[in-house]
Amino acid sequence: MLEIKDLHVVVEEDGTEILKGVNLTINKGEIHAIMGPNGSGKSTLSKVVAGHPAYEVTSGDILFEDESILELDPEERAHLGIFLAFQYPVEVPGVTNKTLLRQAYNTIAKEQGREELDPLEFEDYVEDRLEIVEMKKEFLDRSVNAGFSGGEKKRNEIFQMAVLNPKLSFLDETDSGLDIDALKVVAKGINHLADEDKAVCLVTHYQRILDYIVPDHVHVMLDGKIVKSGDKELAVKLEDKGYDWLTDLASVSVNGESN
Ligand SMILES: Nc1ncnc2c1ncn2[C@@H]1O[C@H](COP(=O)(O)OP(=O)(O)OP(=O)(O)O)[C@@H](O)[C@H]1O
Repeated sequence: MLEIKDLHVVVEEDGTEILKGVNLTINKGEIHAIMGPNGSGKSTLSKVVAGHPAYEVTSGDILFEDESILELDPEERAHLGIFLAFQYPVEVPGVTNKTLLRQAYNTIAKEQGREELDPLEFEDYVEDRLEIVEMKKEFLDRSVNAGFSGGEKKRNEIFQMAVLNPKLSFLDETDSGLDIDALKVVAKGINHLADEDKAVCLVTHYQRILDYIVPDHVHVMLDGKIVKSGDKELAVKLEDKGYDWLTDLASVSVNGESN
C-alpha cells in the first residue's frame, strides 16, 4: 500500500535535513509502530506522507498503491484515502465537528465515486461511528476541538478517522495524554477500524498502547533514519533498555557496515 524509498527531506524554509534516507513498506492489513527519541523525525515522516508544505523532499519517493504521491497536495492525498491524526490537534472555533466532518466525508466520497450524504443521512451514519470511540453526541455540535481536553482532542482524531474510513492512517502520538480508560477506548476504536484492506501506522513513545493494539512491525527511528525493525518484542526491549544500544548500531550503519 505504502512504499517509502530512500526518502530525504529538508525543512523548506532553511534547508535543514530532517529525514536522511527513510525506507518503509506498509502492506494492506498491517499495523506498524514507529518509535524513537524526541526529535528523531517521526512526526516529520507522518507529515511528509500527508503532504505538509513546510517540508521538501530532496530525493527518494513515496508510493501509495504503486503511484508516486510526491506531486499531490494534501487534499489530493486525503482523497486517495491517506489520513493523519495530528500530535497536536488544531482548534477550529466557529466550525462544528459535524459541519467539518460532513464536508470532508462528502468531498472524499465524491472523489472516490461514492454517494454524498445529506445532513440527515450523515447524522445516521455518524451515530455508530460515535459509539466506536464512545463519544457523546454533543461533541458533534461543538466547534472542532475548541475547549476540548487533551484526551478529548485525541479521541476526536480517532472519531474523524472512523468517519472518513481512510485506507492508510498515520496516528501521531494518539496515545499521549490519554488516561488508561480513554487509551483502551481509543485502542479498541483503532483495532475496530483496522481491517484487512487498511493499514495503520502508530507513532508512539510508549509500549503501553501496544498492549492493546498489537503491531505487526515495530520500527525505531534515530536521527532521520529507521535503524532497526522488529516485532512487538522490540517495543518491549526499548521500554526496558531505551535507545542507547541502538545509537551504536546507527553509527555502525553510518560507517557502512551492517546493523
Ligand atoms: N518545520 C520545521 N522547522 C525547523 N525544524 C523542524 C521543523 N520540523 C521539524 N524540525 C526539526 O526536525 C527534528 C525532528 O522533528 P520531529 O517533530 O519529526 O521529531 P519527533 O521524532 O516526532 O519528535 P518527538 O518525539 O519529540 O515528537 C527536530 O529537531 C525538529 O526541531
